[in-house]
Amino acid sequence: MSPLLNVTTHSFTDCKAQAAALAERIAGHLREGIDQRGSAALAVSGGSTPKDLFARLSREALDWSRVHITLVDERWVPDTDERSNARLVKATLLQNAASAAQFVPLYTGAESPEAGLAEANARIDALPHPFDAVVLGMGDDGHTASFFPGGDHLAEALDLDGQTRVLPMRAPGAGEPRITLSLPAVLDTRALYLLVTGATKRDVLADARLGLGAAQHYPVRSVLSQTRAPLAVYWCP
Ligand SMILES: O=C(O)[C@H](O)[C@@H](O)[C@H](O)[C@H](O)COP(=O)(O)O
Repeated sequence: MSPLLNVTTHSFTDCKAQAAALAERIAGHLREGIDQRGSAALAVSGGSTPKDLFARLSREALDWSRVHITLVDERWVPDTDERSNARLVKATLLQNAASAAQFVPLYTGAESPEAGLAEANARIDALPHPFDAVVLGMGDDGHTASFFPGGDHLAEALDLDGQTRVLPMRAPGAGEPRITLSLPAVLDTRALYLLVTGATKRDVLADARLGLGAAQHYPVRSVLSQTRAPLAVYWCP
């Protein structure tokens, strides 16, 4: 299959409608996971984009007590920190019906992501695999998950044959040290979504797909060009 045929794009004129549509899709995947194996697993990105999605998803009717929710990546800060993705998930997704879900954080409280790595890997290894759904975001620099341009473990994280599901990441544009699922871990899912908003990200994504100039090095290209998991892009202005 040609890599870009592996990507479908769903464009919305209204971001609330985008959030509602994707929440419905994800809820469907979680119900299927519960039906098929008794439990479901969802990995989500942090950042600011998924707030509306999380609010909608938290109200979906399903047996949330059978759902494990983890993060695609995390900033190495405690969940009391405003930069914490766990904090965002707790405040916006683990609410309403979804408050019964089991949250599996990547941050362990260790000194550094390197020191917490073994425990974070064990937590992710213990989840049901494949994930029922993974929701990625994207930065204006073409990063997704914590696959940052210039990241110290970028090549290892993007290695499709890599065996480690979780890796530390430090990069000039990342702010604090990070921990991230690897590309093979992200792609080990029954459904893969990339949630993007705004004209700038639309243009970054278009450049990444074409791979022209600097965009050739955008890490998000690794998700656009793979054939392991079909990718659905959800965009709104
Ligand atoms: O912790 C993080 O930073 C993320 O998980 C990251 O990959 C995010 O999805 C993008 O940076 C987009 O962030 P925004 O939604 O804030 O633009």
